[in-house]
Amino acid sequence: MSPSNLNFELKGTKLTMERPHRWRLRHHPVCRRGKKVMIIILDGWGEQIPDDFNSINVAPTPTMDALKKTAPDRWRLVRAHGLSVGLPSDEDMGNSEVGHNALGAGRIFTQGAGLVDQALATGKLYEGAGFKYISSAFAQNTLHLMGLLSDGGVHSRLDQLLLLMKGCAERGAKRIRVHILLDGRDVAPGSAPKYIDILEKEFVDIRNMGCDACIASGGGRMAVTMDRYENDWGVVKIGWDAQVRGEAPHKFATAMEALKNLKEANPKLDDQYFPPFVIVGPDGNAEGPILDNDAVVSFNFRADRMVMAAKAFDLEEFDKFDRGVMPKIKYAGMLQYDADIELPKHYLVTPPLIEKTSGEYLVHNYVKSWACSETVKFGHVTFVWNGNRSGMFSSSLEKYVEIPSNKGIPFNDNPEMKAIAIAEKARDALLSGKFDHVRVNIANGDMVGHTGDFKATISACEAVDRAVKIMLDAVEEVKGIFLITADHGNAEDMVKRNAKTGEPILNSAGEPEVLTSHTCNPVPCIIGGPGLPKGVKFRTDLPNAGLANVAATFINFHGFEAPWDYEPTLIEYKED
Ligand SMILES: O=C(O)[C@@H](CO)OP(=O)(O)O
Ligand SMILES: [Mn+2]
Ligand SMILES: [Mn+2]
Repeated sequence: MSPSNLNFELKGTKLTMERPHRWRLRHHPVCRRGKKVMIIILDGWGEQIPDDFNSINVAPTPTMDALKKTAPDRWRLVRAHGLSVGLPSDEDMGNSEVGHNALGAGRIFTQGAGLVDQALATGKLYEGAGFKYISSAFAQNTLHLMGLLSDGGVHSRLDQLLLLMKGCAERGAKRIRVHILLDGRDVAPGSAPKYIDILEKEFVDIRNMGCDACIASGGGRMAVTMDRYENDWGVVKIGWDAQVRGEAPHKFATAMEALKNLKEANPKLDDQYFPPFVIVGPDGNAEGPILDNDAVVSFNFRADRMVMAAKAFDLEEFDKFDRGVMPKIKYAGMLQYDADIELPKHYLVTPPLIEKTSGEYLVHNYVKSWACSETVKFGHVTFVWNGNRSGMFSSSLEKYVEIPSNKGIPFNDNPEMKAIAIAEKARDALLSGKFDHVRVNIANGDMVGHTGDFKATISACEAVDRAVKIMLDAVEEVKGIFLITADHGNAEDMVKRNAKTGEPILNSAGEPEVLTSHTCNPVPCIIGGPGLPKGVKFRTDLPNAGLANVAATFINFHGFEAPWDYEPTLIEYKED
């Protein structure tokens, strides 16, 4: 990241001066103001060897294939994972939050995962006001920890949960109840028992420290609690009933028993879709309903899928579902999930402060923007794009359009999702002449890729390609410029691979093991359109460029030099 201050020396003394900040951007020497610019984010669309397990390769994608032929001048790859997007290491796959943050902000910020790691390693987490708030319940009441149980590193991490549990027990927690959400989306389907086993083993140590600890409830992340962008409050409600009231249709003595029985009853059940269950003691009573004066921490660091639950736990006024008798709890998030609305009021780790994003610059420079996606990705291209900021910068210069996602249909049953509807709306927005900047997220590659259903993901990719064609035709018509990229990989790889050979790993039945997660692959970045000045092409001196380099690039397309502290633009100008 570029330094935010000017450092200099005066008579041997080191001084730091804050750079004056200006919103007005300088004019670009080559790209003229006033061009219509279309930004297309293909969610979960990475680049990977074109074999039979790459659904993008198998799907008919004539539009995207034709664009690839413009490499290297107008088609290149950019990094979308690990350090390039502010994650702790290059072993970390990309995800929508860090990807859209980087795309919208044009800089790389240390993200929630790394901030929590640091706060735990330094012990700062235990010194903050958030921890003081929850720890006042430790001596007399129960501490509830609720969140995603895996080491996927997208929303949460198991090692952080274990450290937090231990840290709380060391600091006086007498009773801990963990409300687990099964993953199978950022990690292998069917891997939930592995994580439960690790957690149960940790409980032994915790109990030896004089703290009574066990799992209290559970369920799959897509069915219980972790809905987002208000797609389905029913998902949060069934989580609430299990976690707070100790009520669920399924009751078991242990989480392992829950998994075994529910899987036997429905062998096709994936971890992500497990129904809610409650753990009960020998007397049949729930092990850990949430009661008056208890402390509750949601240990996910990522915001989007915890905002709705945080509202239910934190807000006094709440009308999204009937919470029943609301216990008087002390609730904190691992992070604050929405700083603008101070949700939640208490949190253990301060989130990254992502300011001066491209959206705000465009508004200050009178560029009119229009952004759209369907519900399941709507916040990605608005809230996350704007640095996790609710609302718009200017209601007169911006318009955000949400297309309702299908409800109650598995994504693999309708792999087209709303791709064509989004594309048509974007086309109309561009042709209306009212907007200079039209930005969309097309969700299919990611949402269908996560189901692990190969055939459906192929259809998803085909739909994405058709949607791209509709939008590019509109760019052609208005003589505009387009930039297509993705936030991370997913659909391009549907199998687990041997890290050395790249060959698919086979399961005991001799079939390739399904990969439902994102990947560490780079993603394409493609520019073009009749409005792109002749001689503008990708520069070749940034081989390791990543998503954070994209904002400077499209700011250029709008006719401006990028802000001085943004990652460098991907383009250069060469006369033929
Ligand atoms: O569905 C999600 O929450 C994540 C995967 O955990 O996907 P994405 O980052 O693409 O939103
Ligand atoms: Mn994504
Ligand atoms: Mn995803």
